[in-house]
Amino acid sequence: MVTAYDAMTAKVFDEAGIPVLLVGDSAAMVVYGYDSTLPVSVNDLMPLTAAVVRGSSRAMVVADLPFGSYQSSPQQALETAARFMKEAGAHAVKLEGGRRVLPQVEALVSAGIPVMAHLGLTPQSVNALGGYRVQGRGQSGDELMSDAKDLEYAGAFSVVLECVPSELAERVTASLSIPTIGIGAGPATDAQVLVWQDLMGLTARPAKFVKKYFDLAQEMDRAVRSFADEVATGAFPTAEHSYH
Ligand SMILES: Nc1nc(=O)c2c([nH]1)NC[C@@H]1CN(c3ccc(C(=O)N[C@@H](CCC(=O)O)C(=O)O)cc3)CN21
Ligand SMILES: CC(C)C(=O)C(=O)O
Ligand SMILES: [Mg+2]
Repeated sequence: MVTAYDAMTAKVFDEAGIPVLLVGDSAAMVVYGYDSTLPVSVNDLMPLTAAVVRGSSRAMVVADLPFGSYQSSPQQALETAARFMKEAGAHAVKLEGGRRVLPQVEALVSAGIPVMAHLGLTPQSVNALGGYRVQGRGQSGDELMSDAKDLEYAGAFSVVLECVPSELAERVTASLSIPTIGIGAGPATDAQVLVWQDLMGLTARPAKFVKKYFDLAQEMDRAVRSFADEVATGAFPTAEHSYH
């Protein structure tokens, strides 16, 4: 799974055979420039989700439900998820949390909405967690395991495990029949997810779990400087890029 927030990026990943595209609430940070995921709203994410759906044809498009759009009640969760499915064309939704969101998961699943769960470092709770820290060390690992089992029982079709020790992710993966999708959770999960700007090298200070597969920031810097230089010197445009 890879994140996507626009049609052209979604098309590249879809055609490369990435099976699941996540329109993450990480858009708050990588698209909108906030310093956490908390400020982003349903109205901010809806057009990005619609663009990713239009840009892809094979991938499952998962819409991340933003902070405050599902926690109040199962009814609120259903209203929000229905908007992402009806107005943006999402195929599934993702929400953060364990036991405290089980009623929401059950309501969505009952309504025919596939639900991806998210445990471990749940960034919408960064203020309660005290920062972006590894979760599930020691006894809280057993709580995470029981949350994962409860989410599976409630009908979630998969679960993201973010920033947890590899050994815990391996135990959870072995204990569930639904797939686990890791980010900073080691090699034993069934799948992996990264934010695309992280794996492409656009993010200034990526987390330890990020592997940089490209240096997009450097390549873009080089290209835009060439454009500016050629405009300044008159080397661009020539007849080749002009109409007569
Ligand atoms: N660009 C981007 N990539 C992401 O993966 C991502 C976002 N944004 N925004 C939403 C959340 C926030 N995420 C984060 C942000 C920071 C760390 C981080 O700095 N982690 C520490 C771990 C410290 C410890 O050992 O406990 C690190 O140094 O990697 C982790 C996940 C993951 N998500
Ligand atoms: C990093 C993934 C799992 C996410 O929730 C997001 O991009 O918002
Ligand atoms: Mg998210």
